[in-house]
Amino acid sequence: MAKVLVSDPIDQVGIDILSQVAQVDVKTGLPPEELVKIIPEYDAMMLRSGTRVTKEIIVAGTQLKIIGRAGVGVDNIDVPAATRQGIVVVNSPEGNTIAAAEHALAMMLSLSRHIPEANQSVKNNKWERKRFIGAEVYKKTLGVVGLGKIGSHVANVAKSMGMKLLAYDPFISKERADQLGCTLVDLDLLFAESDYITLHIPKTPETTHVINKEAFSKMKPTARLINCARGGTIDEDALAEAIAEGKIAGAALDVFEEEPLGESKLRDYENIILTPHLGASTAEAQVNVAVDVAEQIRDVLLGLPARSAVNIPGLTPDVMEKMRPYLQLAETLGNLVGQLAGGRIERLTVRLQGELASIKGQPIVVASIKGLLSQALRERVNYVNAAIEAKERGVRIIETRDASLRDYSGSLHLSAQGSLGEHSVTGALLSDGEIRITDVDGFPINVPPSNYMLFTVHRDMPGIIGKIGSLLGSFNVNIASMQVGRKIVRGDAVMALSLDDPLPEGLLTEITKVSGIRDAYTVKL
Ligand SMILES: NC(=O)c1ccc[n+]([C@@H]2O[C@H](COP(=O)([O-])OP(=O)(O)OC[C@H]3O[C@@H](n4cnc5c(N)ncnc54)[C@H](O)[C@@H]3O)[C@@H](O)[C@H]2O)c1
Ligand SMILES: O=C(O)[C@H](O)COP(=O)(O)O
Repeated sequence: MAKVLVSDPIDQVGIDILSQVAQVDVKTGLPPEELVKIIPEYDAMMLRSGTRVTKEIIVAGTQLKIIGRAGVGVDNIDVPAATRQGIVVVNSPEGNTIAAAEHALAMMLSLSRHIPEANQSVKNNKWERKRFIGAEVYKKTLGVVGLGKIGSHVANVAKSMGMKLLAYDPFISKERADQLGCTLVDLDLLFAESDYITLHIPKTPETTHVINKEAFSKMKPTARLINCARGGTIDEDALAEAIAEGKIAGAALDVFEEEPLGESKLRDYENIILTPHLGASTAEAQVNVAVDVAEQIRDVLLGLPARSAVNIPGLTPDVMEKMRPYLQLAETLGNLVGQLAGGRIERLTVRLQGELASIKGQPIVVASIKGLLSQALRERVNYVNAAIEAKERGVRIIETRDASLRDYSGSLHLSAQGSLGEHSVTGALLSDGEIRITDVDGFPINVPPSNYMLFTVHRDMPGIIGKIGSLLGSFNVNIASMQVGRKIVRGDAVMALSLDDPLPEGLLTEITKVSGIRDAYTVKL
C-alpha cells in the first residue's frame, strides 16, 4: 500500500480521502533532518506553509510521486528540484481565496477602527472612547497590488463598501480591471493616491521588497498598508522606520520575511497589527484545500492525472483525457525514433501535421520527448521532467506545425538526429484510435506498433523478403505481420516486421549479412 506523509495540520476530511488508497502518517512539526530520514519510505507528501520541502528532502524522497500543498503558495517547496525528479507538485489554487480576501478586509477595518488596541484596552478595565477615534473606508481609495483571485475578491467587496479602487498588476487587462471597477495605474500613482494599500502578489524577484523605503516616501502620511500575501514583498526594516517616522499611519501584516516571526521591531508599534499567517485559517477554507489536494494525491497514486499540477502546465485531466490517444501516439513514435537513431540524440524535431497542428500548448511535444528518453531513463522520465531531462542531456527540441492535410486528418512526424545519424518516423491515429506507423525514414508503410519489431533498409530485389523470413524462422521467431515500403521499384526499400518474440542474440548481425540488406534495427515498444 502507498504511504502518505502529512507534515502540517490539515483537516480530517483530507486524511479520510487519502486513507482510501494509502497508509497516512500525520507527523507535524518535524525538523528538516528528521524529514530527510523518514521521507524515503513515502510515495506522497501533503503539507501547508509550515513545512519547507528542500532539495535535500526531495532528493532523499526516492519514492515520492507527488507533493501536495494544501493551499496556494508553493514557495516553501523546491519546485525545480521536484520537477527534476519527476515529482508532481499540486496545490489548491482557489480553496482559500475567500478566506484570505476576508482576512485582508478584516485587517483593513481593524486598522481603521483600532480594534485590537481597543479590545486590549477594555480587557485592561479601561473605557477610552476618545483614544480610539477611527477612520471610515467609505469613499476612501484602496490600492490593490495584484489583481488575481484574492485581489479581485477584495476589490469587489471594497467596491460595495463605497471605496474607490486603484490597481497595479502588469499581467491583467484593462477590460478585467474595468469589470472589477478598478482603475489600472502604475505603482507610483497607486502609492501616492491610496488611503489603503493591500498586497495580493506572489513573492518573486520582481516583487521582493517592492514596498521599500522609496515606496514609503511616496505614500500619504495617512496611508495604511495591508499584507496578507507573502512575506518579503515588504522590506520590514523600512516599514518599521516608516511607522516610527510617521511616513504612513499604520500597517497590518499576516505574513513575514521569516516565519514564525523572530526578533522584530514590528512588535513595538501599536499601529502595526500582526497575525500569525492566518489568511487561510477558516474552517471552510481548510476543508476546501484538504479535499482539493487530497483528491489529487489519491488520483495520482491511482495513476490518474492531477487537476492543478503546478509543474505540468496545461495537462489537466480534461485535456489529458481528450488527448490520451495522441499522447500515446507521440510516446510510441518518440520511443521508436529514439531506438532507430540509437546513440546520443542531439536534436528531436516534432512536426504536428493536419488537425494536430491546432492543438494548443506542448503536451504532444512533451509526450514525444518522454517516449524518446524512455529507453535511457525508463520510468524515471515522465510528463513532469521530460523537457528538463532533454535540456540537461543536450537534446535540442524543435517544434513545427503544418496544418495542411496529408493522408490522415492528423499525423505526427518525428525526426531524431543523433551521434549515429538521423532517422524519422510518422504516425497517425485511425478513426478507432488505433496507432499506425505510416512512414519510416521517408518510406511509406502502414503498420501498427507492436512489442517487438524489426526494421530493415534493403535493396528492393527478388528473394530478400524470403531470406529474412527463413532466417527468423530458423531462430524460431514468429512474424505477426510484415510490410514493405518503397519509393521506386528496385530502389531502396524499408521492411517493417512485427514479431511475437524478441530477436535472439546474434540474429541481428546475421540479418545485416544478408545480401542487399543495408541496415537492420530491432525495436522494443
Ligand atoms: N495569508 C495567507 O494565508 C494566504 C492565503 C492564500 C494566498 N496567499 C497568497 O496571496 C497571494 C495571491 O494569491 P492569489 O490566489 O490571488 O494568486 P493569483 O495568482 O490569483 O494572483 C496573483 C496576482 O499577482 C499578479 N502579479 C504577479 N506579479 C506581479 C507584480 N510584479 N506586480 C503586480 N502584480 C503581480 C498576477 O498577475 C496575479 O494577478 C499569493 O502570494 C498567495 O500565496 C496568502
Ligand atoms: O499560500 C497559501 O495558501 C497561504 O499562505 C496559506 O498558508 P497555510 O496553508 O499555511 O495557512
